Amino acid sequence: MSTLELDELSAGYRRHTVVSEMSTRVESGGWLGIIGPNGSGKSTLLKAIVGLVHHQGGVLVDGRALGELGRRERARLVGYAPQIPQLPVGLTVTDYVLLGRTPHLGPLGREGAGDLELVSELLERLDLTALAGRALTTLSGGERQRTVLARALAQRAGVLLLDEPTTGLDIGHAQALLDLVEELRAELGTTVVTTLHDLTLAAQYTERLVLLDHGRVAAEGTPNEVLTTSELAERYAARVSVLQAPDGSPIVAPVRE
Ligand SMILES: Nc1ncnc2c1ncn2[C@@H]1O[C@H](COP(=O)(O)OP(=O)(O)OP(=O)(O)O)[C@@H](O)[C@H]1O
Repeated sequence: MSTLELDELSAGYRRHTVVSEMSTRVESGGWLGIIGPNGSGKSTLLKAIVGLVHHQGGVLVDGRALGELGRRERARLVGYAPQIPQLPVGLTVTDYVLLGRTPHLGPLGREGAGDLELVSELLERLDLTALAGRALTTLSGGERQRTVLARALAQRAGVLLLDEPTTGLDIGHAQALLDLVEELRAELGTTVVTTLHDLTLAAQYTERLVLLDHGRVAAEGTPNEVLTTSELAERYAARVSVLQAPDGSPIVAPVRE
């Protein structure tokens, strides 16, 4: 159970500021979706939260500034699955997902039965059991994506940052993955932040959306408040109709001219 607070967070590369003075708060067990057009700063924002890019302003988990904590402690608090991960050569799927347990291991660094059990359960849930012994280099794009997410989930951090977790996944695997994240949220109170390009999925799973445009918050609120035809036309230069699903959540449908 952890709250995440961003206090006037700015981030960028060399002298190029990409995210400007963003402030928001995600309550314990909340799910915030970050949306916005290509290049609007979504990935940079997540990287700034985990300290991978130069940034200014505050990132607080349960009121503690992440920048003041050691690497191991930070990894226990915040899990991160990047959009384009660097995968180590020579590891199997199981070995790689077990790396997610590293921040929790004792001084000898040996995994226990509980760690192996958790990894095996995650592989099962993400439809990876048949690939458990396969080398990472032999996986398809979607299999690789699910493996990277399994590692982030194995970390069992209070805050989970997922950068485009459904990219490259078919609709069934995308739903299974988001359902699993939703279960972690319900069972463990995990606080989730995801960037997502699929706005309909974003509306179905997240509680609140932040729409970034050129690194600034252009809109923030519930999916119904943010996903309006006019906002999407303005920010994405897109022709869309916003329909309504039976549960009341918005469905963003592209419209051909
Ligand atoms: N390592 C880098 N060095 C310099 N500029 C970068 C770097 N990484 C990203 N950028 C720039 O920062 C801006 C924001 O990129 P970012 O990846 O955060 O956008 P995004 O919203 O996640 O985009 P997408 O939807 O295309 O994934 C872009 O203009 C991009 O070119």
